[in-house]
Amino acid sequence: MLNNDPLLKHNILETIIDSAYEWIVVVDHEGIVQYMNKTYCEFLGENPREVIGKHVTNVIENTRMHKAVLQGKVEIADLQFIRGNYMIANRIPILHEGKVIGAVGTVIFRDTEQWKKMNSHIKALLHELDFYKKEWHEINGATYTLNDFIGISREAEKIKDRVKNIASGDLSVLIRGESGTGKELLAHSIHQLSERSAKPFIKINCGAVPEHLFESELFGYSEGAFTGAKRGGKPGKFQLADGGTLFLDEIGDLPQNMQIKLLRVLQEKEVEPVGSLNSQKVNVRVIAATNRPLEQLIENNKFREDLFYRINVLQIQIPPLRERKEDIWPLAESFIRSNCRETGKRIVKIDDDVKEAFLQYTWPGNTRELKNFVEAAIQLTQSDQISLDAFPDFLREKLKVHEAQKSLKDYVHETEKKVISSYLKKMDGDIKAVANALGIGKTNLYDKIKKYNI
Ligand SMILES: Nc1ncnc2c1ncn2[C@@H]1O[C@H](COP(=O)(O)OP(=O)(O)OP(=O)(O)O)[C@@H](O)[C@H]1O
Repeated sequence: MLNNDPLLKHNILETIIDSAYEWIVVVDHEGIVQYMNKTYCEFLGENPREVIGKHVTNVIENTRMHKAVLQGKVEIADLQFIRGNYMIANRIPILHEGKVIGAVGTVIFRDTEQWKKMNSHIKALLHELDFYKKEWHEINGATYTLNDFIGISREAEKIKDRVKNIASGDLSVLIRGESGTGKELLAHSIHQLSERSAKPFIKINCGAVPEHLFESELFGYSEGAFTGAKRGGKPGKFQLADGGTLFLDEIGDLPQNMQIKLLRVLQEKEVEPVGSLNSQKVNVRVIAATNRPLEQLIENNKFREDLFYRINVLQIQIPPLRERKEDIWPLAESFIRSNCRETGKRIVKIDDDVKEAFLQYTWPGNTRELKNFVEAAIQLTQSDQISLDAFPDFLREKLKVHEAQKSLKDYVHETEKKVISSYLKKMDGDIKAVANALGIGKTNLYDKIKKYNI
């Protein structure tokens, strides 16, 4: 027979909760963790004593517990992605004298075969859904919007303003920039902001289509145009993009005999499918992109000047990432957030030497390379922290090699950053005092703080 000792009762209750089938968390009215059972802590790699007092969003990823408290509504069987697995979460507000004073969350997940099967079934379904979404976008749409274009540098802000200014209307746009700078992302954004957004966005990579297929890819073909042609013919990218936007990626790689044909279509606004005697009217806005020096190609007679003028009505130039270093951190942080969301990992800290190495590196592959670096580090890190050790050897080498190749400008920037940081610390963040001490204006100081991400 159990006696009435409160400590004994408490211990019994704790044993029951700790061995419960479900994982349990209790938060107060502000979303602060009051209790989390042992098995849940173990799964999250947290210490049961240390989680108490933390805000629940700092402990459990994708949690809605704090919202359950605010809304005071019971949420049952919600699918939640935690640490690479789909869990089933219930959230129940705790009421006291008619007021919500907190919430209990339970998560069902055990390493049973049954759950594994269900989990992989859901994953498979979601992958399938993803696949079809991508297919649909490839056929019919633009995936990115201007909100996806991350950047705080003056150059990035200018680009966003320019996109907003030129998106409406039908004028051709030429987007220029090194590989991986976001040309395609901007092409999508222009389409999304234009009056054509409900119509198709069709892409063709001029560098990837074999020369002999180009004409039929762009303009389609009619039945019987050649051996192996499909019955009823096939529409080309121009016809598919009718009413919408055609994105001609890597336009500098367009074969010369196609350049003249493309020019004619752009002038006459009609296409003639291969093997057909009739031309078809098309209403298409063209956005072209290239990382090649078109002016030089024109000089060398590799690119037609008249086509250049036709596509270069409006131009957007994206500077390489190394020339807008302020964008490196916001971009890296955004990639970390989205990758953690996808993989269920939780990264809470990035070492200063990683940040420094990122700022020093010259990013020849631009934002695409940065994204790949970050994803590799998240994948390989064993903890919730990214240190230089988290990078694969070849990437670490790259980062270090460039450290040794710093230019004078890099050293000047580095020194400026160090001096400003130390003055800000010494003077408790008093901008006016720091600006006076360093003999520069306040605006100038603000600019530098932003630039160096201090
Ligand atoms: N400013 C940005 N904000 C967020 N993501 C970006 C940005 N710039 C580029 N990216 C990402 O970097 C990757 C490469 O971008 P994108 O394909 O648009 O570059 P690109 O200039 O068209 O490259 P390429 O010339 O090699 O075709 C994509 O994953 C894209 O989402």
